[in-house]
Amino acid sequence: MGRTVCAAVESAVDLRLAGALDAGDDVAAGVAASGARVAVDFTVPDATEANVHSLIDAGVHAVVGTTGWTAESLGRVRDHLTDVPGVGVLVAPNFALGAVLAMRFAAQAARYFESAEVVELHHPDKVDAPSGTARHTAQAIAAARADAGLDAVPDATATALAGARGADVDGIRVHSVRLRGLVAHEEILLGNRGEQLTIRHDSFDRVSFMPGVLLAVRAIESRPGLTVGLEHLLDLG
Ligand SMILES: NC(=O)C1=CN([C@@H]2O[C@H](COP(=O)(O)OP(=O)(O)OC[C@H]3O[C@@H](n4cnc5c(N)ncnc54)[C@H](OP(=O)(O)O)[C@@H]3O)[C@@H](O)[C@H]2O)C=CC1
Ligand SMILES: O=C(O)C1=N[C@H](C(=O)O)C[C@H](O)C1
Repeated sequence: MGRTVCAAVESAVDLRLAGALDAGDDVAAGVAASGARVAVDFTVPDATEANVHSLIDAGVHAVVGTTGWTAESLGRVRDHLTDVPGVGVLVAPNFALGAVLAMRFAAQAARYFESAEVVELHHPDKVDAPSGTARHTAQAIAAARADAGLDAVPDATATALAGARGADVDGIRVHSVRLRGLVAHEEILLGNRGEQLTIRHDSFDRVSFMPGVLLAVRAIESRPGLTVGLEHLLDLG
C-alpha cells in the first residue's frame, strides 16, 4: 500500500510527495525533514498508533489506513488531539469507494433482516483477522439492529469446533478466509425466512483504494479532530 500511495500522490497534479518512511525510520524526524503537511500511514497494527501520536506532536495531519484499531486506541488519539487544536486525523478501515458504499448499504438493510453474518476474504499475507472493514461493517449492522430493537441473531449452535462460527463482533458473526490469489473482498449475508440479500464488494487491485486516499489527503486539513471512516467525507445523504 505504501508504494501504491506514493505513486498515486506523485501522479496527482495538486499534490507533492514530500517524503516516504519505512520501518525503523524516526517518524518525528522524518516528517520534520520533509516539511509534509499531511502524512499517510499504511503500516502494521503494532506501529500505527505510535506513528499517529508522533504526527500529532509534529502538528502534521494524518490519513490512516492501517487496521487493528480499538475503541481504546482511538480514544487515546481523540484525547491527544484535544491538546493540539487544528490537527486532523482520519482513520478509515477501507478507502475503496465501493467498500464504503457496501458498508452503508448493509447498515441500511440490517434492520429488515432477522439474520446477518459477514464473510471477509483476503490474500494470505494479511496479519490481522477479522479485517478492519469487516469489524466496521459488523459494528454498523449491530448498531442498526439495536436501534431497530431487533433480537439477537438466531443461532441454535450448541456444540462447535473452536472458530467454526467465526468471531463475534457485537453479536454479529464474522468469518475470515485467507486465500492466495485474493486481494480484498467482503460479503454481507442478510437473511429472512424464504429470502436472502447478499451485498458483495471486491477489490481486485490496490489502485481501488487510491481515490479514497487522495480524497482524504485533500480533505483532512479542514477536518480537525478524529474522524473514523471515509463515509464522513462522502456526501452519502
Ligand atoms: N484502509 C484501507 O483501505 C486499506 C488498509 N490496509 C491496511 O493497511 C495496512 C498495511 O497493508 P499492506 O500495505 O498490505 O501491508 P504490508 O505488510 O505490505 O506493508 C506494511 C508496511 O509497513 C512497514 N512497517 C512495519 N513496521 C513498521 C513500523 N514500525 N513503522 C513503519 N512501517 C512499518 C513494513 O515494512 P517491512 O516490510 O520492512 O516490515 C511494510 O512496508 C494493513 O493494516 C492493512 O490491513 C490495506 C489495504 C487497504
Ligand atoms: O490487508 C488488506 O489487504 C486490507 N485491509 C483492510 C482491512 O483490514 O479491512 C482493507 C482492505 O480490506 C484491504
